[in-house]
Amino acid sequence: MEKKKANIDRNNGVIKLRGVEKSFADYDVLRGIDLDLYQGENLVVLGRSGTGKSVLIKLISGLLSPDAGTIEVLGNEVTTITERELEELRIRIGFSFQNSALYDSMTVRKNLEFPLVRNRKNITRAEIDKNVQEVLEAVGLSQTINQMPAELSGGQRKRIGIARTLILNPEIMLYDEPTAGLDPITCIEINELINEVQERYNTSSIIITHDLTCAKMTGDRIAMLLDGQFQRVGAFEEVFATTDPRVTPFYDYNFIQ
Ligand SMILES: Nc1ncnc2c1ncn2[C@@H]1O[C@H](COP(=O)(O)OP(=O)(O)OP(=O)(O)O)[C@@H](O)[C@H]1O
Repeated sequence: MEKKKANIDRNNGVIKLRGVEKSFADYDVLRGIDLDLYQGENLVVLGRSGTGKSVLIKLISGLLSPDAGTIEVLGNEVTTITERELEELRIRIGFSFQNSALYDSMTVRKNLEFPLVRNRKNITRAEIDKNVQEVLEAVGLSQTINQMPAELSGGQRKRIGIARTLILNPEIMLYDEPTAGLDPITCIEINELINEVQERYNTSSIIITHDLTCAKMTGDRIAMLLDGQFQRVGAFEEVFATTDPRVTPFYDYNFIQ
């Protein structure tokens, strides 16, 4: 289950956060975080519930503004660009959210066509069909094209959700708890898919998870949020080579129980 070495360009940062702070009322969630995501890298973000992982994703996608610091995404300073530029930037990012529900009343094909028709104004019917077939093949579910979401398993729905983001050829993928609620075998399949996406589409990804098997299988680097900062960043083994009582329970819970 070791992660295969990826083709990462460490001279090319696709996301760069510096000194980012974010508070709500009197709760300082992020207390000056620095983070780099490099081209081609899978970066796993770990942290307890409520440590600000979702806030981090919202800051990166411009849905929230930081109180301080800079957030550069694909060469754009998210804190200062216009709403229109932000919309264009978001098209270059694939969001795979836990509840990124498919449209229940639409077939798999229609679900996949939806982002294309909305975002690629002059696309032809033939191009749409080709793109749909390509992403379905990439997630290994070509046979489901005419099925309704209700007919799919949880793992298959997750795959179609990922296919729906891939159809716009994102440069960055943001996965929020990709394995939550799935059985262990399906979890492993989703982890493998995340790695296949990295390889095939040359994406750079942030993967938010509590699942250390997911972290180990998909992460080229792990960044652990502790008390509002990334205090442990590195390879899986490095991050957990500690007796820090804020860190060891994660490992023990996942691997020893
Ligand atoms: N819009 C908001 N207004 C007020 N407080 C917020 C808002 N968004 C997040 N918070 C608070 O910020 C903290 C971090 O929330 P966040 O959702 O980022 O946690 P998380 O690390 O993603 O947790 P989980 O693993 O449970 O999803 C929480 O205490 C939450 O209540």
